[in-house]
Amino acid sequence: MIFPEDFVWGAATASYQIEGAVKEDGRGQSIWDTFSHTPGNVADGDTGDVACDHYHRYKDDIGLMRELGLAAYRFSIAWPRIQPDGEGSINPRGLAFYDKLVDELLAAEISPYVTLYHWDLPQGLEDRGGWANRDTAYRFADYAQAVHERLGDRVSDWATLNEPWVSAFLGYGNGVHAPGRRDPAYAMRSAHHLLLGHGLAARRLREGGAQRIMLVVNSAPVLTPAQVNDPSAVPDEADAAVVHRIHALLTRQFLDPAVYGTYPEEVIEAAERNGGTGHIQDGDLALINAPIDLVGVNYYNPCVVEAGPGLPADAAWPGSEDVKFATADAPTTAMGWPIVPDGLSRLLVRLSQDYPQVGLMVTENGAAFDDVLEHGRVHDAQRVAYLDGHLREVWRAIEAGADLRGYLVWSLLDNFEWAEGYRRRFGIVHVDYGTQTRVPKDSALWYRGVIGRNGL
Ligand SMILES: OC[C@H]1NNC[C@@H](O)[C@@H]1O
Ligand SMILES: [Ca+2]
Repeated sequence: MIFPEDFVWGAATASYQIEGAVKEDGRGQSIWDTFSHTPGNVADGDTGDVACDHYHRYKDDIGLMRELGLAAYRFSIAWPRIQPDGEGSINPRGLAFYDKLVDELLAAEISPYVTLYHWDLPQGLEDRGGWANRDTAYRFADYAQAVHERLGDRVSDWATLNEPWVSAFLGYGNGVHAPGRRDPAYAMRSAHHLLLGHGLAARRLREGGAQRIMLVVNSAPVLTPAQVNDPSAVPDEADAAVVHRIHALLTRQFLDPAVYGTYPEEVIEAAERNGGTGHIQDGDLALINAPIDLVGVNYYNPCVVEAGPGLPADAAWPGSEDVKFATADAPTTAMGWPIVPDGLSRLLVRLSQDYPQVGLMVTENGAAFDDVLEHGRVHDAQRVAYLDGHLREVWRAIEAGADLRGYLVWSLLDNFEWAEGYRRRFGIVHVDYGTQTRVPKDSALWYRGVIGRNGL
């Protein structure tokens, strides 16, 4: 399986998960500093205080990327390094770090893919309502513009948000992520304001000459248990209804406004039952519908549902009290997520049909397994099998006509896996957090071969 000539092979990370140095060079506090330092929120009491110490080790890490032959590296910028309180004057030392990072990547002939928001909201903005406060969308646009003004001469690929669904519904819905709010109405408002921030920022970036702009979403094919292993299975009416609704809440809630300037009726209905739609102002959807070039797709596993008793009302899914989240008949990763590779091709083909105006890029795909470092090696055969299986499905989606631009593995390094802390390892490179030693796992060596052959 050989991929298209210009297919982009890379890896992805995020600022709070790898940088550490949380008080260095004027960085302000983020909601994840607050959340991780609040006992009970993160496994083993882990925080991002040190993480992979990438802030100090970025040159060596880029050397690793070059050895693996990566063409692209997706990273996120910590807003609190740029504006410690989320607004106002720019912190020059914070911006200088990313300026050097970009130059180092270009020197290594690696294309920088910048994510502007990967969850580390400045605490000062959260103190003023966070994403539930409409003003935050405008603060985000100001921040995006300031970053683009500095880096836009060297960075061509810009993602506004990473996974707004997670920010809104795990941050403000069921509270398992920062800022740990449990309020479905807040979650619905936050989703809308995140989208508004996306649209406002995308316009500023385009005005500044940005070449490629994308919105990155966590997405999945929504399937009944029977459909997981039998694509021809026909759900009954009740199951079909919840499949349709969850697909609308998980994926269309974000891509329909961004690409078409419309909300699915299921989102409006969920809002009406959770705090109302007063936050949706006339003209908002037109602002959100800023022209974008790509949709970034983060895929890990299908979303398996059937009609039945749903989650408690304060869960992450307002408007889905009658939806039972089911298990799939499939092996699982260390996260307990089902391994269903063809879910990726089913998703990519569906998205290419629903949103033909934009290109697609797999901006995250990967797996956590309980790796063992022995004799200086990590024989992570399960991760190789996971990646191989999913890359075959990316190839099939391309064959089926999807406009797939590239694949970025999650993640380059083992890192801070949010509420799971450091106990879950997604890296193709092992990190010993005690010594900060990096060891490429077998999956990294395998991935280097895939890149070299441009295929499997
Ligand atoms: O859970 C694995 C990844 N999922 N997408 C967002 C990333 O920050 C996570 O580490
Ligand atoms: Ca999303």
